[in-house]
Amino acid sequence: MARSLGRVFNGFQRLGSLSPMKAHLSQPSATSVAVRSTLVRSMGLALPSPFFSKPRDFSLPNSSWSSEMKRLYEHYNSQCEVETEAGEKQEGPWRRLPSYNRLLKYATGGVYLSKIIQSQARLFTRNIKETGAAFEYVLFVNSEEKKCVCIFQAGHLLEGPPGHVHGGAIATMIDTVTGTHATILSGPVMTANLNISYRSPIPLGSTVLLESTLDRKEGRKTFITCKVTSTDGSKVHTETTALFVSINIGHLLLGG
Ligand SMILES: CCCCCCCCCCCCCCCC(=O)SCCNC(=O)CCNC(=O)[C@H](O)C(C)(C)COP(=O)(O)OP(=O)(O)OC[C@H]1O[C@@H](n2cnc3c(N)ncnc32)[C@H](O)[C@@H]1OP(=O)(O)O
Repeated sequence: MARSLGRVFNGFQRLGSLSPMKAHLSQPSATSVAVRSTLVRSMGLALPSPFFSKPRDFSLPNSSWSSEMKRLYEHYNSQCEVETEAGEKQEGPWRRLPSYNRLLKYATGGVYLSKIIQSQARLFTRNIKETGAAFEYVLFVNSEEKKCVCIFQAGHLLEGPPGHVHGGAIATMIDTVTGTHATILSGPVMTANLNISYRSPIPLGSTVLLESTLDRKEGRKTFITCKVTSTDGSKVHTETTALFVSINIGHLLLGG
């Protein structure tokens, strides 16, 4: 159990720093297969091993994505790796975050822990098999600017007011994006407060942008703001302030 907890904690920590991850991987003495798989999966790379089935990365384009969703994906994805004047490839300002439906099993490598806690648990936003029906989204993070953007396409199962997206589904996405961003900035956190102003409805099927920005950190508290807009930025759908409180991961295991 203690080892599993360690893996989870490592997974959270490594989200925040890609370069140390790579250094870690290149050291031959660098620990067990399980830890290596944690690192590799956190980085979104394939692990050539017969012992792991390859999990689906939900953040990759699929046939349900609109042309606007694909265009924005390409826009940010093309800035994940840039070419220097000498023609060498290097990390760009943005990084795509892979996304799996079993957080403990795939993102942290905590295979055993995920069985102990809830073998049937699935990430809320990634548990509908039909592509395009509900939450289609991809997140990119910019560590330098302490920003995170999410391109979100809302499917027909997310209806609230006729023809428009349910406010709870919008809140879910805001919590997901700001919560992921806060985790990258501060390690394990829980949402303490979400304050959402709904300014204009989001049509079902449309693609919108969520932009999450670090406001400030105070001790265990991470304050984040988030705006949901149309993809050209001309229409504001929601404005949010969010507070995340850092927790010891044992807080979750002991039932809060
Ligand atoms: C490799 C891994 C990848 C992971 C990458 C992520 C990918 C995965 C994607 C999924 C992402 C989904 C993200 C969802 C995130 C949730 O949805 S979390 C679920 C919803 N939230 C909850 O259930 C939280 C329930 N509440 C609690 O458990 C506890 O109240 C809390 C929030 C942990 C705080 O409790 P506590 O640790 O005892 O802290 P406490 O001493 O009370 O307060 C600490 C400070 O915060 C302040 N505070 C606490 N609560 C509040 C409040 N509500 N309002 C204002 N101030 C507050 C206190 O006043 C205090 O301030 P200071 O005195 O220090 O100035």
